[in-house]
Amino acid sequence: MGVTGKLVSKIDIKSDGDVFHEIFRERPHHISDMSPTKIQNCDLHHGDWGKVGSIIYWNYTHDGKEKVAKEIIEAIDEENKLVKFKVIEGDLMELYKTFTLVVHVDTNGDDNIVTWTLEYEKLSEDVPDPHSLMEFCLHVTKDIETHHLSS
Ligand SMILES: CC[C@@H](C)C[C@@H](CC)C(C)C
Repeated sequence: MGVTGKLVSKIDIKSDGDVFHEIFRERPHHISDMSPTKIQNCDLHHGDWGKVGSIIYWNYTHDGKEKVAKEIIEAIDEENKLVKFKVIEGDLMELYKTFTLVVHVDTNGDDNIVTWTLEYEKLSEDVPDPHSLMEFCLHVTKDIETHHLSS
């Protein structure tokens, strides 16, 4: 069935890769300062920031509409600069049965490659693949980079 899918996109950032990873691991609530038109808020609903099993709640604006996403931090790999978010509630759950986002940073010298992996199972075959959400993640990535290059 064509209902499961996976999108992978890589993007180069000039700002510090360790800092970028640490933001998504420890302080996603700071992203609203860096990308205010896309991310309005990120609250901690359960557990502690930066811990697997903690639950965070995003208010974000995508495709011109205000949306929410409740996510559980499913995996953290500090060594490999990886964080995995599993969406458990919110607008995405109206279209997808399951939805996870993995943000991974590869640092090679001055190069920092951010890889976004979106894995999902659609609720029906006519649900589109989340290309515009992938664009959203890439734009948030660039906003975070810009914030660090200008500060
Ligand atoms: C579910 C869409 C947004 C809220 C995902 C966030 C990363 C998990 C956003 C900061 C790209």
